[in-house]
Amino acid sequence: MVYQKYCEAMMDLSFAILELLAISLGVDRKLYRKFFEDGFSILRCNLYPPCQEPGNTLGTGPHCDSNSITILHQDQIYRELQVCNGLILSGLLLNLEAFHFPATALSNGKYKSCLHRAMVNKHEQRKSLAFFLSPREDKVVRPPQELVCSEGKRMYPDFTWLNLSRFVQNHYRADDNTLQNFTNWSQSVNL
Ligand SMILES: O=C(O)CCC(=O)C(=O)O
Ligand SMILES: [Fe+2]
Repeated sequence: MVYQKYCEAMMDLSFAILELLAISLGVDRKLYRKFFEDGFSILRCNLYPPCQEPGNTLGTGPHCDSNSITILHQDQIYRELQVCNGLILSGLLLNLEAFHFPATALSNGKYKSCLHRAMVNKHEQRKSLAFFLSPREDKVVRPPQELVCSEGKRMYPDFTWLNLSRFVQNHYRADDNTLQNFTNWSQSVNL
């Protein structure tokens, strides 16, 4: 019950963020919201135990999330998350890295996925709760025409979330080059 309520609240927050992103890009404000409405989301709890030699390891290595919006709820230990370019609001990280890959493509490259990693510390365990919003697997990711016109060209070809997530799982750890590598790979295998 608590789980369900939490997910509903995260969905509502995601949709509000999607509307703001649409407004910022000058496209129909409901456009992205509609795109994700029948999608699925994942809630993951990360646990980082204390580590005797924190300088020799990482809690989570540098990566970009491969879904669309991540809302990260952290416990009181904030300093371990290192983000290149995200927005932190008192313990909630809106990882607009987070306007991740499908979203990078949906915005025709205007919003970029950001790299982040989690460190560990010697004394305390740390927990975080990550909510990942993703589109339905077979939805075709394609930017609205007005963004293509304003950029003058398509940055990425059409793809489905299923193909992108398979690529990330099987071929390549997600980082800021993933979408370009996925594009090259999908063209080489004629997806
Ligand atoms: O625990 C954190 O601070 C980061 C977790 C994270 O990046 C992830 O779950 O993708
Ligand atoms: Fe992440």
